[in-house]
Amino acid sequence: MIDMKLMRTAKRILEKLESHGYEAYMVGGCVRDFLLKLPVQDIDICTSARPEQVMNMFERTVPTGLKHGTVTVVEAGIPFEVTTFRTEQGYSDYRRPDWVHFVDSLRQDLSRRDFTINAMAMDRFGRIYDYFDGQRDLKRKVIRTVGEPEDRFEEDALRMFRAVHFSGQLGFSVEPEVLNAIQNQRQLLEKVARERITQEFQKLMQAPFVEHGLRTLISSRIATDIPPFCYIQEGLNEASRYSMQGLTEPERWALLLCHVPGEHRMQFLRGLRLTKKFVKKVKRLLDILDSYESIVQAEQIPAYDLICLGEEDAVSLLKLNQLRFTQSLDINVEQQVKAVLKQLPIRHPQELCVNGKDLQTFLNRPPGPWIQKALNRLAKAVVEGKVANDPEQIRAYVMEDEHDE
Ligand SMILES: Nc1ccn([C@@H]2O[C@H](COP(=O)(O)OP(=O)(O)OP(=O)(O)O)[C@@H](O)[C@H]2O)c(=O)n1
Repeated sequence: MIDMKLMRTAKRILEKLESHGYEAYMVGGCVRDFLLKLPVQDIDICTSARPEQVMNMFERTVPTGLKHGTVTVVEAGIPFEVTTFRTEQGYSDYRRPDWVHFVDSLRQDLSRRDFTINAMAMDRFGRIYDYFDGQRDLKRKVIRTVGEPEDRFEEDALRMFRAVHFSGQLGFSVEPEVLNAIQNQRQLLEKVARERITQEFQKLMQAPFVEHGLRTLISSRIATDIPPFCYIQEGLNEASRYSMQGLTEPERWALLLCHVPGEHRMQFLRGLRLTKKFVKKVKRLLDILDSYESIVQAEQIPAYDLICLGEEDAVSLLKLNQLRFTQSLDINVEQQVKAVLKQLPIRHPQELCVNGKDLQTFLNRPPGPWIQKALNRLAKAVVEGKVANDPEQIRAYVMEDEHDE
């Protein structure tokens, strides 16, 4: 599965670089995904040309990382990262090389990469350059470092988390020797910026084999004592037992965190660099799960609660509870919620045909917090069939209601 325009355009760039006497290849994740017949989102290119030569050769370029040899070439509206063959040295912060050396050989460039499955190149004729048995590891479904795992992880500690992410992305296992190195060197992750760790964890949570990746995270021992993962140990153990296939990303996070005690949930979420909007969504789902523990069918949700939850959150609640309590997910959940909502006179409290001003007029009362309370009570009465959603009938009902109080 490859976007033909993307591939054609990449080949044009390779051809141009070659026509100027340089070597050029597609490299890294795109070759891995191409060989696995997975969708290829973007194509990285490596070349023997130096950044200034690349910049002179193409019309639209952006100097995105000149120091590290990277120029973004924009062709047919598509950006391609074109990086000069390089080796890296001196990783005093365990994150970025202190300096890079431009080199002339593809093999040297591939030898500095993290995993064998990420260290392959492909030329414009589709020939594969695989010096570290990446293709064999793709067949064996293993994640193995190029060279000694200890060295690779000392260079960039994030690679330990990348191994976990790729195991969830591809459903691969981490080679025992590599897993052993992660267990021994996991403390180095504390030196990595939380933004980078967050990105890898998010990729893991979106991955097709997320449960497998979560099990790898457990066996890596990263969650044993590395913050913020040490706060979600119970969640990892529980959530990795479910199939998360049919869940959205916030639902997956909620399933992971609903097994974690309250204060640890917050420590975990605060320990990552997530958007406020995402955290709010996950927290809302967690609150809903805590409030409706045993509900697994749309009909079991009280009518007024259903319209307050809304369709999206009601569907999430049922999916998550079905997984937790029945171990299987009914694929018709959405239709069931829709069907129940359709039978109700209103599907949202705001569909009430009177507003706060009307209530003030009916009762001749000054504005105040009573209005919202009264509107909620009314919405409840309407969905429960005690009064029709009709201004006159509501007026009579409200007056009577006031007498009763
Ligand atoms: N810490 C890192 C990060 C990246 N790479 C190399 O740089 C390539 C590109 O990295 P990146 O875009 O982060 O990952 P991809 O492998 O392309 O995977 P994906 O984009 O699918 O996450 C990787 O394939 C790998 O060869 C590396 O060696 N060490």
